Amino acid sequence: MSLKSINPTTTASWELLNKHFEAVKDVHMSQWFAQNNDRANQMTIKWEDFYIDYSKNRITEDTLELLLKLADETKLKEAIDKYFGGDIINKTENRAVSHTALRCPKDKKVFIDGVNVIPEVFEVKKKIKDFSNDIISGDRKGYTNKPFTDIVNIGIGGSDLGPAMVVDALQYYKNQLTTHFVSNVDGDHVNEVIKKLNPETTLFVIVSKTFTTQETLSNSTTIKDWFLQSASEQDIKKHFVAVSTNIEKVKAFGVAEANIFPMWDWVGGRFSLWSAVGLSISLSVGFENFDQLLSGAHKMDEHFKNEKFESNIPVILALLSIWYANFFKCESEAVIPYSQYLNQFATYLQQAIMESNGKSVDRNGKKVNYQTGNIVWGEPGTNSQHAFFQLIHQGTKLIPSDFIGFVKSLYGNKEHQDKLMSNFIAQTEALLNGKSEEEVVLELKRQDVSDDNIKMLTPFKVFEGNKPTTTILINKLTPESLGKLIALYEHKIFVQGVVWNVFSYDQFGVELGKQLASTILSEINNDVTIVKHDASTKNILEYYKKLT
Ligand SMILES: O=P(O)(O)OC[C@H]1O[C@](O)(CO)[C@@H](O)[C@@H]1O
Repeated sequence: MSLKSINPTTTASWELLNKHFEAVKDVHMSQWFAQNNDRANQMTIKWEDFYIDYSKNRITEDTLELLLKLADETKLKEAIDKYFGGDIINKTENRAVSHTALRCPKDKKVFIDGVNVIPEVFEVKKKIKDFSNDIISGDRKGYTNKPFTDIVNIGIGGSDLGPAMVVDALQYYKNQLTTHFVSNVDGDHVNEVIKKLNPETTLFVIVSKTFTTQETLSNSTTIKDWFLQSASEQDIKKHFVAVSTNIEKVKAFGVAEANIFPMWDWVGGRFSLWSAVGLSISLSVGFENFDQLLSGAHKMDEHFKNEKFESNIPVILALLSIWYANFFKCESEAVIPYSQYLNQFATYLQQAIMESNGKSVDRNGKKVNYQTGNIVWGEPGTNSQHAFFQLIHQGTKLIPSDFIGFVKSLYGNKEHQDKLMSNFIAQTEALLNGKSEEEVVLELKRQDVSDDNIKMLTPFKVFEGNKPTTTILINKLTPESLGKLIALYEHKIFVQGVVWNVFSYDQFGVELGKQLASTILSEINNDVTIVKHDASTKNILEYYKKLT
């Protein structure tokens, strides 16, 4: 595999960043605001309905300049052109990475292996549209001739997390259909869902790019067996559809060929919600809203592809993340959406980010000698303020946090929205400025606290501040703005992978556990005698077998 790729730590900018880090690492951000009253404006990007203020980060203009130099030295522009150009950038799987083609307008051309794929993308989109309309309108009915009431998406990983997050996020826009998600092979999970279903009015969407995933095949079989307790084999074609690249295996399962929505190997699972993997989204909110989601993502694609790096949102966010991961040595970063609609957003990002950049071998096959990947986590505000903000404010960890908020609520309750957003704004202010010893003493004195208690309490009530945040403020949560937001993070992941010189689009790390599980399952089923395990695994396996 002849690859010419660059170890970031060998670049001039990396060396300069190391020196620069020593000079700025202990400076309190508030000093930079005091020295430059235009800092906030200079470090804010206004793009369409997005307002991105990254001034509350531990950076100066020099930091930014060096990070942008790093982007240039690691050939980011060339990489972006290959990404959008349909080049085989997923080298280890010999595939293009072209989920962006799924949201292109019809008149665009994207060539993969010499073929313009846009026509077939639009063929599948039409199939999604027609099918969604038939189900939502009640024109397409179940085996007892009743309209459908429930949709069940059966899938896991990228065949679940994206659709589940978007369906939840866009529930304001949903129609009369109720959408359920079955993912884990945990039998109690699928049974809890089945309990809610009427086989006569439920549509099952089996989503599996490979159609070999144990969880999805197990759940689909369990659900099909349950369905056939009330219906007959020929009714399957009314109630089961599938999304996959593996047409033969889908047909073997019993899904009618006309009910198969194809997808492509140049769409990675964790980036596939824009394909027919997003069928449950289209069923839940209607095809028009699904198409708006794609259109928003396309707008972010164009921004990312064409905007100069110093005002390019995914580039700036990615470079900030590298600054914290590789120079401040931050162990994780948080994503805090101030909207309950986005309560699955961090969970969705965990696969997108950690399955992409959780790699320790570079694109030359050499072990890396620097940090890669981000541990990302988070929950909506204001709940997170009552959960883990103590640690972010006064703990020993430095946790760069993205605060995502919306100016307008969807139901228009201004009183609630003002309270929500006052917290959104106040938290980043508190994390920046903290509370000094003087301020604490003054406050305690005002509360008539005794001098002894003031002396005792003060150390516990001081907030250092200097905790970095990026504010992402969006006018309103709509299918389009959600599409922009998701694409923003997809491209952030891409930029990080390029700078870290890793392959972001394979996921070999998920295979070993699956292989060992299949061996242990055979041992549990006594198909084979227990093979050699370490003592711990052997004990656990024998203990389990004894009790089942
Ligand atoms: O869609 P499939 O092929 O069932 O795969 C499900 C998921 O399993 C993985 O291959 C491993 O987690 C993901 O990349 C993928 O999204």
